[in-house]
Amino acid sequence: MTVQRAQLAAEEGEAGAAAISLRGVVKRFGTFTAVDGLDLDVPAGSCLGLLGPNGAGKSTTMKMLTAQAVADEGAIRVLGFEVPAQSKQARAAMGVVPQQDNLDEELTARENLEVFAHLYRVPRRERRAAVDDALAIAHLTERRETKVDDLSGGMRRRLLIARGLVHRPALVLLDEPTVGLDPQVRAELWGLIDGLRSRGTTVLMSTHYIEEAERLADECALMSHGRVIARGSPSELVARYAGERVVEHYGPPDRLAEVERVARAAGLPTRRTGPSVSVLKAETIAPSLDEELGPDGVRRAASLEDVFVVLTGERVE
Ligand SMILES: Nc1ncnc2c1ncn2[C@@H]1O[C@H](COP(=O)(O)OP(=O)(O)OP(=O)(O)O)[C@@H](O)[C@H]1O
Repeated sequence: MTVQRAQLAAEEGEAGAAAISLRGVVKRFGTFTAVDGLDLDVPAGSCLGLLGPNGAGKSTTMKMLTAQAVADEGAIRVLGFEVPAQSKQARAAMGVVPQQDNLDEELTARENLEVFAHLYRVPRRERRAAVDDALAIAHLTERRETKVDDLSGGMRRRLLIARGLVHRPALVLLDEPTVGLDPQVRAELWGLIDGLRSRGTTVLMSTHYIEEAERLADECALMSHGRVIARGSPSELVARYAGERVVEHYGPPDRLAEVERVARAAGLPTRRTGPSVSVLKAETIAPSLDEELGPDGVRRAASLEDVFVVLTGERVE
C-alpha cells in the first residue's frame, strides 16, 4: 500500500487498515531499554487499551507516536505518516490528550478550544462550529463562558479531552485519562470515551486501571518490560489465560504455599493476592485434584485482573 493510500484508508476508518503501526520499535534511556522491540497495530475505528504496570513503557510508547520521544530503532506509522519524519502531518491529524492538565486557567472553556482550533488550522469559518461540537461532546456547552479556574476537576478533564477533539481528528491518544480521579468523575469520562468509540474515532488509551481497559477497550495489549506480552479482547484474554473460573484459597503462609505447589504441579496457573492464593482455570480441575487442594476454596468468575497479575507478576491498584 502506498503512503497516500494507507493514509486515506486510515483516515476513512477503512476496516482492517491500521491507524497506528509500530514495528520493532526500541527506545533506550542510556543503558536502560524502556521499549524493547515493540510490534503493535491499532486498527482504524477501534479502541485499544495499552495496559501494563508502572514502568512497562506505555507513556514512552505514546510519546514516540507524537515524536516527543524518538525511537532508536524500528518503524512507526501514524495515520499513514512516518514518524518522526512526517510527525508534523501526523500530529495535525491526531488528537492528543495529555496526562497533565495544561489548560489556560485565565481563559474560558470556549477560549481554550478556540486557541487550539486556531493552532490546528481549523478554517476560520468552521471554527465556531468545531468549538461548539467539542463543547457538546464533552457536555460543557452550558459552561462555555466559564473560566477554567472556576471549573470542577471533572469538568477540566472533560475540557482537556474536548481540546484534543476540536480539529475532529480520526485518531485520539489518551494517556492515563482518569489517573487520580474519584469514581464519579471517572465514570463521566468513561461515558465520554465510549461516545468517541461509537462515533468511529480510533482511540489508543494507556492505563494501568484494569477496569478502565475492561470497560472501554475493544482490545487490550498487555505491556511488560517494553513489549506486548498478550493481546486480545478482554474476554479473549480472560478465557486464554485465566479460564472461566478461579478458586481462591485463604490460610496461613504454609497452607498457601501448599496450594500453589499442588496447583502448579497439575499445570494450573496461580496468583497471590495478599492473604490468599487463587488457582486459575478452575473449571479444568479434576475431582481428585479438587480433593487434594482442599475444601476451603471460594469460587468466583475469572477476571482481566487475574490475567494481568499472572502475566506481569504485578499487583494491581
Ligand atoms: N526520560 C527518561 N529518562 C530515563 N528513563 C526514563 C525516561 N522516561 C522513562 N524512563 C524509564 O523508562 C521506563 C518506562 O517508563 P514509562 O513512563 O514509559 O512507563 P509506563 O508504562 O508509562 O509507566 P507509568 O504508568 O508509571 O507511567 C521506566 O523505567 C522509566 O523510569
